[in-house]
Amino acid sequence: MIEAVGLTKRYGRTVAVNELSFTVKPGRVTGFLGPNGAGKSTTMRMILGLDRPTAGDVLVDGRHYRDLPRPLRHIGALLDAKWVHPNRTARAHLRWLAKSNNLPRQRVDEVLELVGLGSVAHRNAGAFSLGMAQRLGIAAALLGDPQILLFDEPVNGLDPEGIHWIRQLMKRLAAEGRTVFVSSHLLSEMAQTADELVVIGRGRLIDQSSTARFVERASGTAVRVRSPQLERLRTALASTSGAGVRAEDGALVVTGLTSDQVGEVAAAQGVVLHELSPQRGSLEEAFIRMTSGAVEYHAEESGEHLHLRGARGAEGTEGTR
Ligand SMILES: Nc1ncnc2c1ncn2[C@@H]1O[C@H](COP(=O)(O)OP(=O)(O)OP(=O)(O)O)[C@@H](O)[C@H]1O
Repeated sequence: MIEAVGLTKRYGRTVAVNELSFTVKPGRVTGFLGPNGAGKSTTMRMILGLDRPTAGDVLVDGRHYRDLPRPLRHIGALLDAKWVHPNRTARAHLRWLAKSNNLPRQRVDEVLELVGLGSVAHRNAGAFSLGMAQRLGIAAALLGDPQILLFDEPVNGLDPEGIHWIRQLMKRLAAEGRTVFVSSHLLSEMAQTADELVVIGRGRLIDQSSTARFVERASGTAVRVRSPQLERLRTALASTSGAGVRAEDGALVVTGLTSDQVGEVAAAQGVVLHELSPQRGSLEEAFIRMTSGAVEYHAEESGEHLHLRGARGAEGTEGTR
């Protein structure tokens, strides 16, 4: 379990994370979603004790990361896949990590097999492709067999096979009862992987809920209905309080009512239905709707120039890293 309470991080005048509170529970994949610069990496670094919060707190299984005796046994993380000594072999890199956390040497070969790097374990990690480096980073995260796993943009730069592999791995880890917290800007990816979402924008919490509820709340649901007595149905629906009705391709699209309610209105009027189908918005739509206004920089077409509008008022400049 990860618990953040009022977590805040300022870099000079930049507020990277702003009074963020959320909980990441075991047994499910929790997606950490937000536009570029929203503060996802900063939050993950604070969870791992790599950055000190300016205010607030974040605990891992009720403790600060720095108080965990052998941290890799509690929490494993993939933050930057290229964080390896370039002249070390994959095996040597993992052995060094294992030693620093008092982990058994044989665990190194186990995790190398687990991530599919067994046959290249003797090769220098510096020469690895991005996909191989991601796998090595995941092997390092799994080394201590931790109950909590953090992955920062794990599918970045991966081919479809690699993406599929990581997706299955995360689901398996969650099914084993582990806490899996994964950031991504690939919304469709999250829709397929995450059970729960923590959504942030400009360092602030926008929403924490199940993926399905987030989409439903953010995009709203509509019900498509077809009938040979369309006009009669339209009149009945339009007079139902809270309903919005519009015609579309010989059908009606109803908002503000569930499909059960639409069916009941039709039955009460003795109207025959040929279709009654709930329409669900995509996660992309929901995300854009929920985070609009929280996007740090908007690309805008202006004449022939594409320029960046800084939400903090600084045109075209990005915060100093
Ligand atoms: N070390 C730093 N010094 C100054 N500003 C920083 C530093 N690290 C991050 N920031 C700023 O804090 C904000 C949040 O950055 P962060 O990298 O956490 O966002 P993110 O959600 O991970 O973004 P992305 O998806 O682009 O990686 C940004 O405005 C960034 O420029």
